[in-house]
Amino acid sequence: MLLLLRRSARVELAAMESGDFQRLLHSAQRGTVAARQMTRNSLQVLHGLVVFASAAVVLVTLHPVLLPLLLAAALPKGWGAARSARRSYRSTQTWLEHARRNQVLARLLLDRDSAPELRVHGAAEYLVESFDRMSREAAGEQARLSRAAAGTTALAGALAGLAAAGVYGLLVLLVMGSWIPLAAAGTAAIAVRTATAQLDSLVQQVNSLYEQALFYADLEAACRMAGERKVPGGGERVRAAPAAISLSEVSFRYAGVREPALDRVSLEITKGQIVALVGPNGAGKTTLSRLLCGLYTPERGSVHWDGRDLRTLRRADVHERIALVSQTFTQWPFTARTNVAIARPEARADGARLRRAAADSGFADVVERLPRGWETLLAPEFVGGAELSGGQWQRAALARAAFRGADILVYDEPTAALDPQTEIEFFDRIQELARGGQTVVLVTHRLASVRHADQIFFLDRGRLVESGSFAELLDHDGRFARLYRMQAEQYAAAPRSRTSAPEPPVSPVQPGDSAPAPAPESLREGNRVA
Ligand SMILES: Nc1ncnc2c1ncn2[C@@H]1O[C@H](COP(=O)(O)OP(=O)(O)OP(=O)(O)O)[C@@H](O)[C@H]1O
Repeated sequence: MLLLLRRSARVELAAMESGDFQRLLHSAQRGTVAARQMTRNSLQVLHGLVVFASAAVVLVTLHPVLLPLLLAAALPKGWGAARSARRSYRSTQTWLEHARRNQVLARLLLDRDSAPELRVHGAAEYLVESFDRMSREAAGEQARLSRAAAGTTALAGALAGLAAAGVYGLLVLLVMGSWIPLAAAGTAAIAVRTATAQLDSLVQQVNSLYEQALFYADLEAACRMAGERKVPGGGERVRAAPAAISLSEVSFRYAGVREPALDRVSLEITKGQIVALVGPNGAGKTTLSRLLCGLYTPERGSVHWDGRDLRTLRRADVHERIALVSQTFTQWPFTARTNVAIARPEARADGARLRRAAADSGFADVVERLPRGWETLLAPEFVGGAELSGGQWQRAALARAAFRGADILVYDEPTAALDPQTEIEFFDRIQELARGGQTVVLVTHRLASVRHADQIFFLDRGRLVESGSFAELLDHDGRFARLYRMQAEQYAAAPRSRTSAPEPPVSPVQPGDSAPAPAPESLREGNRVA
């Protein structure tokens, strides 16, 4: 298990995200249990074999012809057991996805995160019914397997019975033909009985052992595949922060998806810049940010750090230079301290670095209010665990990136849950970081917040469609400018009374304006409209 966990943690992200690998990992986890059971079963099989072999020796001593007959008696049961084991394994493999889905349904019903929506939307009944239907389908498959196993066992038993009758018949013939004395025949009969009685449990043990071996083979396959798809360990060393990161005609496609997530994108980012990636949902912003970090490898084109292809660089060195706040950042079920310090596990987590990271991200205020401060467990699913709000969790994620203190900071929607003041402080802070030489890559939908970016890249359907500074893009009056105006108007427009006459239209932001349009008089005078 340890090997599987270690290797899985090192596989390329694209492999980790693939359904096939996830499926194999699931099956491999059964393999880890099987590996433990195999040791116990092997001992029992060994014991059974010793008893069986002793009986066989007795029979060979009495008359050599008795041995093949005994083996003939053993064969049908062995065949039946192997057949049932194979059938059961195949069924488990076929039904694996079904079982995984059912586990997901059960988890959703028991999970605290999905609990509010389940209740308000009344979705629980739908999930329970789906779970029940799928459980019944699985039970049906179990019944089918049991019936098939019973048929195989009956057939194997009948064949074994015939073979045993043959052995006893032969014994009678041997006695009648005076090839062996009656006493020896009696001994042979006892030996045959002992051997066939042992055979039943031996067959059961071998059956389990065989099935366990098949799951164990999956464990080995998963470890092997994880080894094959692991992030390469070697490569050129990266000893300093890159002065320039460039993408040259980069295309990238997720496994099993026809449309490319990125299509021939070329751009350059220089050290100490704030770069914003903007564009509609699914445009490829997150994908692009991950390619910059070496988390994905381009299908075509290349990513260069200071002119060196990222593929040729030592990946651990590349990642060493990066701090990442993902859109779906992890809420680690650990203490507040570990939640921050996990970004750099080798660093001391009790000094100025921790306090600075917390202060820079607004997480210090959160920690102050926690019942046990930094030692509070942030996992309400455990006894004594505390829960944070969405924005407080986001501050924790920002504190992690600050604690890591890397040269390149990648923030994917970092302020979506922050209150306005914390958001403003965050954007002030990233300007400071850029002035200090850190490169900031910001993925965001808040177009007003990218006004201080040195470069803005506007993506749509995987293509880079516009780029420039904030002022340049407004001057250009293209997609970015239109979307920016739309957002700005949301702030500028006064809420309309349902009864009063319609408000006059709000004057749009002129190209080159760097602030949202001013609020109309009605708002500025505090007239909030009844
Ligand atoms: N792991 C994945 N496997 C398959 N397809 C993916 C995966 N991640 C993203 N995609 C697809 O790639 C495209 C680009 O996704 P990406 O997350 O880069 O967009 P985005 O611009 O960051 O979107 P958003 O603004 O909604 O966060 C989308 O069509 C998405 O469905």
